[in-house]
Amino acid sequence: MTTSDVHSKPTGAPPPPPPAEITYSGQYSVNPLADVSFLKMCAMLPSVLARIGRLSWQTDRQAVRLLIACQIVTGVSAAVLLAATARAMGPVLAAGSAAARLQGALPALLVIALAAAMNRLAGAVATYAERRITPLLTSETDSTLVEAVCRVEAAAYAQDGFSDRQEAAEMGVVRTHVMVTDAQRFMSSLIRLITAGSVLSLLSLMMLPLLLLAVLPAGFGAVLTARVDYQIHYANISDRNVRGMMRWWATASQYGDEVRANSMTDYLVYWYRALSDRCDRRNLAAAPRTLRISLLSALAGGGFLLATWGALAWLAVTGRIEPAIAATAVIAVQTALAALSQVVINCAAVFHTSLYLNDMQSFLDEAAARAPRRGPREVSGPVEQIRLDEVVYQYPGKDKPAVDGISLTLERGQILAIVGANGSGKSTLTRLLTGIYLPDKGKVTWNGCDLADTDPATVWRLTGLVPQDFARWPLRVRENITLGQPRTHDDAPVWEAIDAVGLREAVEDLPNGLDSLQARDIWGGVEFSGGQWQREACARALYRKPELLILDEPTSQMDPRGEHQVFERIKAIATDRITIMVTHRLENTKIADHIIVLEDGRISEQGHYEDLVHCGGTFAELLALSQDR
Ligand SMILES: Nc1ncnc2c1ncn2[C@@H]1O[C@H](COP(=O)(O)OP(=O)(O)OP(=O)(O)O)[C@@H](O)[C@H]1O
Repeated sequence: MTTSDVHSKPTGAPPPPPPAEITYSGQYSVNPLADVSFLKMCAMLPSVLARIGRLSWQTDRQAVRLLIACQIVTGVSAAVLLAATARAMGPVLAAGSAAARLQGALPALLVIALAAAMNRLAGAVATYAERRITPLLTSETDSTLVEAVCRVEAAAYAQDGFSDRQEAAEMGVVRTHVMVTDAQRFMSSLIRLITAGSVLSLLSLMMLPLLLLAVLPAGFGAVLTARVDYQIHYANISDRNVRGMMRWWATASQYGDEVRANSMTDYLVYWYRALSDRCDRRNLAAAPRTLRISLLSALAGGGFLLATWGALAWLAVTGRIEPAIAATAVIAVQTALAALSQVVINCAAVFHTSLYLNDMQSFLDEAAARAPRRGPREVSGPVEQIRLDEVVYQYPGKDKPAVDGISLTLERGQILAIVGANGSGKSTLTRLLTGIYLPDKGKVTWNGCDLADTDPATVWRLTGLVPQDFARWPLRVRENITLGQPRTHDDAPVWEAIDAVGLREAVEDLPNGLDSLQARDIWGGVEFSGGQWQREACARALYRKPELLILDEPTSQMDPRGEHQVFERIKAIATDRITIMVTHRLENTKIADHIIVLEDGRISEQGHYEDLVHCGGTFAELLALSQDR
C-alpha cells in the first residue's frame, strides 16, 4: 500500500494538506470484475440465485415454501389470465348488442377477475414471506461478519487491506436487506415472462424473438451499468473506509473536548468534505459512461420494439391473424414487455447484489482462513512457568522486528516490570507472552506447552490484561467488571474487585449502583472520570483472578491514592500468579522482582531495581531524567 499527498496551488495562506490518497499494490489493487466478460457476468446469476435460495432456506424454510407456492400461483394465474382474455375477445369483438357481447364474454371475464385476484393475493403473501426472511437473514449475516472479525488472529489487523476488505464486506450485509426481494421479484417476473411468451408464441411464433430483441439491449445496458457502479464502489472503498473512521472520531462525544479546544473542527470538516469530494468525483466521472450505455441500449431496444408493433400490425392488417387473436397478442405483448423490463431491472439488481455478496463471501473466507489454528493442546492452571526462547516478531510492512530475539523465564509468584523508550517493543512483547501474536521465530511456552500448538482460548481463560488503551464499554457497571467472565448471580466478587481499586464510593454514588449504564450518550447513562474508568479496567482484570496478570501503564490516569492502592493490591495477590507490569513510571518498578529494559526490541539491561539504579545504564538515565524537574 502507498499513500501520497496531493497539494493544491498556494493562494495567500497555505491551504491545509488534503487527506492522503491510498492506493494498493498486490491482490487488492485489481478489481475482480475488470476482466470478466458480459456473458460470464450473466452466467454468475444462477449461482447467486442458488446462494440466496440456500441462505433463505437456512433462515426460514416455511417462508421459502410459501414463496415457491406464490411463484407457482403467479405463473398459473398469469397463464389463465391470458388464456381467458383470448377467450373473452371472441364474444367481445363479435357482432351483436353490447349486452349480448358482454353476456357471452362473462364466464371468461369472471375467470380473468379470479386470476387477477389470485395474482394479487400471491403477491401479498410473497411480500409477507420475504419480510419473514429478510430481517433474520440480515441479522444473521451481520452477526456472522462481526463474529468472523472478532475471531481472526489479531495479526490480521496489521495486514494491508484487511480493514478495507471488511468495509467492502459490510456492503454485502447492506445488500442482504434487498436481496431476497430482488430475487423474488426476478423469479416472479421471469415466470410472468415465460407465461406471456408461451401464450404469444402460440398466437404467432414470429412475435417472440422480436420481443426478446426489444428488451435484451436494456438487459445488456443494466448489467453494464451495474458493472460501472461496482467499479466506482471498488475505487471508493479505501476513501469510504477512512471517511467512516474519521466520521466516528470527529463526532464521538468522548473526543468532543479535544476537537473543540484544539480548534480541530474546521480541518476535520474540510478533511471529511475532501474525502467526500474525491468519492463524488469518481462517481461523476462515471456518469457519461452510464449515459452512453443507457442511450445506446434504449436506441437499440426502441428499434426492435417498433419492429414488434409493426409486425403485429402487419399480421392483423393482412388478415394473417384474426382480430380477436391480434387483440390478445397486444395484451400478451404488453404483459411480456412489462415482465421483461421487470426481469431486466431485477436481474441487474441481483447481479449487483452478487458483486457485494462475493466481496462479503471472500472476506468471510479470508477471515476463516485467518482464524487461529494452533493445535489441540490445552493449558490449565496453575501456571508455574512461562518461557520465551529467542522470540522474534516483525509487523507486516516493517523493515525490522518489534521484538528481536528475546529469551525470558517467568515463575509463579514473580512480578516482572518491562520498561523502555516508546516503540521499544513492550506492548508487542506482552502480546507475544499472551499468545495474541505468535512469534515469527522462537517459541513461547506456558507450563511447557508451546502456544503455537495450543488452543488460544485455554490460554486467554487464564489471562487478565489491562491494556494501555482500554475500552470504555457502554454496558452496566456490573458487566463492565465481569465482561469476559460473567458471574451474574453473585455480586460479592464484583464488589471485591471494586474495593481492590478503591472504586466503591464512586459506584455507590451512581443512580443505580452496579446496574448503572455507563454510556453517557444514551438517555439515563452515566459517565466516569478518566481515572475511574482506569480503576474499573483494573478491577475487570483482578476480577478474573488470572494466572497471568498484565498491566500496561495501569495507573497512568489515577490519583496517587488510587495508584498506591492498586500497587498494594498487586503485591498482595502476586504469590498466586505471574504478574507483568509495563510502565514508564520507573519508581513503580520497585515492587518488581525483576526488571527488563527494552531497546529496539532487545533486552539491553535486566535486574532488580537497586542493581539497575546503580549500574549507570539506560534505566539509571531514564530514572534521572524523570526526577530532573
Ligand atoms: N499494529 C501494528 N502494526 C505495525 N507496527 C506496529 C503495530 N504496533 C506496534 N508497531 C510497531 O512496533 C514497534 C514496537 O511497538 P510497541 O507498541 O510494542 O512499543 P512500546 O514499547 O509498547 O511503545 P510505547 O511505550 O509507546 O507504548 C514500534 O515501532 C511500532 O511502530
